[in-house]
Amino acid sequence: MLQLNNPALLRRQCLIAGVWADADDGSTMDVTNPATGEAIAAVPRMGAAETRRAIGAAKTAMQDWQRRTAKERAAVLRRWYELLLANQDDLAAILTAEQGKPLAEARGEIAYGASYLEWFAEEAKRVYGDTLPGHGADKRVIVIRQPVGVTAAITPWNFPNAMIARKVGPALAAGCAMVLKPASQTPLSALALAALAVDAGVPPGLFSVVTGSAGDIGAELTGNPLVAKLSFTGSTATGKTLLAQCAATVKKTSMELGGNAPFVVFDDADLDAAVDGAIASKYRNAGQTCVCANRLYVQAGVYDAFADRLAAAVAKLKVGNGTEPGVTQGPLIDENAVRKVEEHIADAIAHGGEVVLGGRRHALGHGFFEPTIVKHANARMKVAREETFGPLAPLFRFETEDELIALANDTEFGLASYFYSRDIGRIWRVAEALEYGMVGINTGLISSEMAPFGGIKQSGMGREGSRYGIDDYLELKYLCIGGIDR
Ligand SMILES: NC(=O)C1=CN([C@@H]2O[C@H](COP(=O)(O)OP(=O)(O)OC[C@H]3O[C@@H](n4cnc5c(N)ncnc54)[C@H](OP(=O)(O)O)[C@@H]3O)[C@@H](O)[C@H]2O)C=CC1
Ligand SMILES: O=C(O)[C@H](O)CS(=O)(=O)O
Repeated sequence: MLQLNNPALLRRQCLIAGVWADADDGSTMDVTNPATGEAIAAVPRMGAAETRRAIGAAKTAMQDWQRRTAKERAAVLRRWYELLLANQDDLAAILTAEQGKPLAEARGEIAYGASYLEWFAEEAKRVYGDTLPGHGADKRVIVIRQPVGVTAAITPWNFPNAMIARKVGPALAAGCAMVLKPASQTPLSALALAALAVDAGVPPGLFSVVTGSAGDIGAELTGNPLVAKLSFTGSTATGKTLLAQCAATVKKTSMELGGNAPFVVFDDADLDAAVDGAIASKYRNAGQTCVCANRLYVQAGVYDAFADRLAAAVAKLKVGNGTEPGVTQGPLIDENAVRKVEEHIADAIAHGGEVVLGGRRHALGHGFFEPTIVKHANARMKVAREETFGPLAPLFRFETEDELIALANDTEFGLASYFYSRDIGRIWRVAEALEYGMVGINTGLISSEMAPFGGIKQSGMGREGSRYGIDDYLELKYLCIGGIDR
């Protein structure tokens, strides 16, 4: 049983149009702990009708919200930020219970999510327009930026707090409303976030959370003409489905999709720093992040040395229930996730790979899996083409810089990439040649509310965070004032 300082944060109803509600038909769905399989709570199984009401309430609430001054909107976001930090322990406990990550990582995620509310409370006050030279003596041209309208968000289970804050923060800062469908495996973090939104003074109806049938809720969010924009984080396959569904009403979309990050160690790298970066990038959240190193390319001259040092570091990772002190690897989210890792390992072995560490389900059972390293990885393996989304580090060997660039870019994904080198010429050549939205150079951790997070190719479109992140929630309007000469 969850022990919370503020039990009111464990919500079993959805926030719809400012009211905590059950599903219209009373149906519910269980939320289970991936470390133990135990049911934590049940939440409403809602559908199109409840979603439609939330959208209508959002449209109404936005009329007043967008007329408030930027400073007034900023004050509410700032208060929400402060409440997340004041309730960090409880929010982390809820997150670890439903998602599995170690408490230290969960606390870090709460701080990370809160930082987006803080950042966009500030950005709300910096939505500037333009005055442009008129195209005639009697003309004056002004560009203003206005909120895009009612927005929808669909978010994943791997960061059930931060991926929501990263969307609702800029949306409300810009003057928009938002209707959110969180992942069914981790809805409790979203509902706790909504409870604190109410306490922070987010007006009724401006932010609704609808849990339940992805297909029915998603169809309403993508098909309802009152929704101007959809922001999605999740798999590329689902992103394509949602993009297609948004086409009928030409909704604006922001897509943060799958990845296949190369992590490159050149022979001039600081190997200890590269090992630290590989651990941070590969094994954070048990490898369940879209920016995890998915392919590790090591130049031939340092391949064995890096492999040995990485194995020594990975051997120190502690697998266990995220609530236990010292645990650094929680369970994978579900059986499908475990099977995907097993499939990638079996395929790697079948194509000449050698498991030098781990390689099996952990003795703890449930979703637990041994942190794994495979040597002699090659382009014929599934790990070269597919996102593993688990604690598997396949080590590929390469000889030259040109060969590496071709290998690293040989994917339909383009989200994150990483490389370690201390040669300034190589750093510029490789950073410019990599076809990714983000490049970590001598670091394995790149995510920050202050930087533009996002990808290219089939990793998505749009940026979240930084001064660019609010643009996705604004429209430019051009005012042409004539008659100035009369
Ligand atoms: N880029 C990223 O950050 C992430 C990438 N992934 C990748 O996706 C793979 C599968 O993970 P998974 O959780 O299944 O990711 P999905 O993309 O299936 O789920 C992400 C979100 O989309 C919702 N969703 C799924 N299908 C639909 C639909 N037809 N209409 C509306 N909403 C929908 C889900 O709802 P519900 O939970 O109710 O199914 C969830 O809220 C992972 O193994 C990983 O490769 C996954 C998560 C995050
Ligand atoms: O979707 C994800 O996996 C997150 O965006 C990763 S991060 O922002 O926490 O790096």
